[in-house]
Amino acid sequence: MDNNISCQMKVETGDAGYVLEDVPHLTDYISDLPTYPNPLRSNPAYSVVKQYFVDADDTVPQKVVVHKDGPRGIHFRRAGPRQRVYFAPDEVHAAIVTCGGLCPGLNTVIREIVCALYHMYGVTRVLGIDGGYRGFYSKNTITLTPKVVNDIHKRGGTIIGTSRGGHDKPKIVDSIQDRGINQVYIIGGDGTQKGAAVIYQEVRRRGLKAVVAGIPKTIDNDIPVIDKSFGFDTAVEEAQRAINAAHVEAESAENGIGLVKLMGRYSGFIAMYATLASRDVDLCLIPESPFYLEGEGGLLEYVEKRLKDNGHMVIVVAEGAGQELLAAENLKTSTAQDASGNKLLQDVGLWISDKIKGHFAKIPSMPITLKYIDPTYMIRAVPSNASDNVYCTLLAQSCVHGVMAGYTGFTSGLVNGRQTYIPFNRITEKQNNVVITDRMWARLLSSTNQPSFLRPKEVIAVQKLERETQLLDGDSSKTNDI
Ligand SMILES: Nc1ncnc2c1ncn2[C@@H]1O[C@H](COP(=O)(O)OP(=O)(O)O)[C@@H](O)[C@H]1O
Ligand SMILES: O=P(O)(O)OC[C@H]1O[C@](O)(COP(=O)(O)O)[C@@H](O)[C@@H]1O
Ligand SMILES: [Mg+2]
Repeated sequence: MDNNISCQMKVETGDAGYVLEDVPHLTDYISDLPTYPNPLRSNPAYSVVKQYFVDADDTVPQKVVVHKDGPRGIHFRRAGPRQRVYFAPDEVHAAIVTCGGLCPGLNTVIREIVCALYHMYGVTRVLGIDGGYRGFYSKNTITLTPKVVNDIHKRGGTIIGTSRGGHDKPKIVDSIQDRGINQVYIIGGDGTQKGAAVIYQEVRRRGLKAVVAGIPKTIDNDIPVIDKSFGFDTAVEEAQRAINAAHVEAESAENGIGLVKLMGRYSGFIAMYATLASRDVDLCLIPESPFYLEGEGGLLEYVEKRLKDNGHMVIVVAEGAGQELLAAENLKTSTAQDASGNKLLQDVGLWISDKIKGHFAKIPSMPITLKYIDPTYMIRAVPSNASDNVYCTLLAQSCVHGVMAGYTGFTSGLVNGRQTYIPFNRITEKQNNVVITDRMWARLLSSTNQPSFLRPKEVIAVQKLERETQLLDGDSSKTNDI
């Protein structure tokens, strides 16, 4: 057993600039592990499928847009069942935990992990950890069987509970070790995946035959590398209801303004996609795109112009937009945090409402009616829609296949439409943000007709920063640059 861990990335290179960013495997630190034929070989549902097992050398490119003479670039290991597995069914003791904020589809992922373990691999011991990371050491576990999880995909939330904070590495790994858990499925966002990486390192340091795998959950779509996160489509769809209501209210009043605040702490994807989908939105504000209120080219001037032209308007604002303006106005930066250390934001929706009302109060010839709609929690508390349900199923099954095959320290994720295993480091090293110099944001600007609020000098600075970031990681975020 090699207790001298290297948490370096496992990187392999090949011809024409091919790079495989591989994931760790149990055999990297435990030698002479027995293997078993994959039970799926004799499962009638799969034995008829040609090439059901994934070739050990199959990998998926991170970038699909390449130049003729450019390098092949970074690849990830393709997910799927392997011919041989590293766990006998009766040896497996699996645990599932959900952490961080809610997201549509959490219950579907839980359901499908349980069903894949039971029905594909003959596993019969699966535990739910109650209430996030702290549940490992402060609560009783919940027994999960296909019967218990049968209908849960029709409900929002997570049946095993979630929480922020409470990540105590020694206590969590002691609990894993004491309970004899040897497969840990961790469903959560950027914070959760950082916590999972720490657990994986400690499990490995102790030399335990226990696999740690993540499934990325984020309603904000702020996790890098993956195409998009589960529940995102559902959230965008649900946001349409709020935007429709705002539009109806605005249209029915003289100088009516409908203002909708959507989630998005640092990444404005929900606001951007909800705006693009709706076509009723005249102004979309996201954290990545700075704006200003007063003066020529400012937000208030645009609102005034829009009302004069159209008689009504709809504004969508992501909760993290304009936080620097609010901080500057309060003459202090708020240091308040939630239990996980995420900054608590000030209510940008209320702030913009006040600013707009204050502005038009000074123009008696233009009385306005402003309705502020805050559907924040409604868009994430709903069950996942049909396409997210399918996506959750694939993510969960892929994760189970990887775990049974002995891979560890990975997050299961969709890259260019293919299921892959991505090393934790790649998932946690940076955040996925809307790139405001990419085509998607340009499409939004042309759909709403809003000004970009960037002065030419700022455009050049943003472009330079984004070029440097892309050169560093060789990636252009896919949700931006379709
Ligand atoms: N850097 C970190 N190291 C270890 N654990 C972390 C880290 N950041 C967050 N966590 C833990 O991950 C869990 C979820 O994090 P949070 O930021 O609330 O949600 P999300 O995972 O959805 O981003 C919390 O229990 C938190 O304590
Ligand atoms: O009120 P809560 O539960 O802390 O959640 C609010 C936050 O959750 C989020 O949806 C993101 O949550 P995660 O980081 O857990 O995915 C943000 O958009 C929002 O600021
Ligand atoms: Mg987060």
